[in-house]
Amino acid sequence: MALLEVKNLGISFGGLRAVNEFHLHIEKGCLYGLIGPNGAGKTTVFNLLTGVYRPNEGIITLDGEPIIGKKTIEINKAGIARTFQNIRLFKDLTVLDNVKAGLHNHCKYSTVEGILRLPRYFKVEKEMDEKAMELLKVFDLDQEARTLASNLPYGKQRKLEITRALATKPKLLLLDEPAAGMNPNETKELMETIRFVRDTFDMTILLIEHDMKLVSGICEELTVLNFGQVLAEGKTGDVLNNPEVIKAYLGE
Ligand SMILES: Nc1ncnc2c1ncn2[C@@H]1O[C@H](COP(=O)(O)OP(=O)(O)OP(=O)(O)O)[C@@H](O)[C@H]1O
Repeated sequence: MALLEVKNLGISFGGLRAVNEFHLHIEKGCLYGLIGPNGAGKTTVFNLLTGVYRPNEGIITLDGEPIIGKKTIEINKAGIARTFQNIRLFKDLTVLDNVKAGLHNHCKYSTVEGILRLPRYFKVEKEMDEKAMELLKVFDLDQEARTLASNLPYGKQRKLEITRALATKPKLLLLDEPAAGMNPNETKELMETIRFVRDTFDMTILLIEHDMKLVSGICEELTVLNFGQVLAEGKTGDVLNNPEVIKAYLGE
């Protein structure tokens, strides 16, 4: 069974049909790419998958469970986490607290226990500190745990955003243009990080990206979106050699 199954998804904004008859089938553990020209509807697809937008029609199931109609927070709890095109960290919080914010989705003390600072609050907070530090160590960010997120270099901010998303324990990780604004060295390191995340956490990853080196280097399968519709899909090599794809996108 596919981890993510999307059928006949569509949404209009006024007269603009942003996504039309869109489908996607992603197996567990796959590193999958969603590519297409500017304005093709890629981020809109992410917003539909994460409950930011409600589609006009279509079906989305995660691990067999329908998720349309759920709130963003519920979809995150069901197992979808994302990062953003423009990094959205809590810039005035420390690196550690950013990761703890991700862990809070599975927080095991009540609001009352938190406000009254009951013993359970301290116990759970300590556990979260330890878990966050473990994750930061995996990503070689533990030395910067007390640094403000805004003071990290750009490449590490991207890494921290991925770490925070993983803290929510997703089944599916969505990365929206992770290489945007990166220099070639940072992009190379990012590719290793993405592969590492997939292998270490047995993660399924769907990423939007314009950097074709990254796409051809790490994605096993691709869907090409054009004017909100699927133009091509399949194994990365086949899709990138498809004449229609070259004409509509790569040949630009
Ligand atoms: N909330 C909205 N209201 C109106 N139009 C929207 C909204 N969100 C997206 N659109 C429009 O839908 C279309 C698809 O936009 P989207 O951001 O999904 O494209 P994209 O493929 O992610 O582009 P890019 O590669 O430039 O990020 C665009 O024409 C955009 O202006």
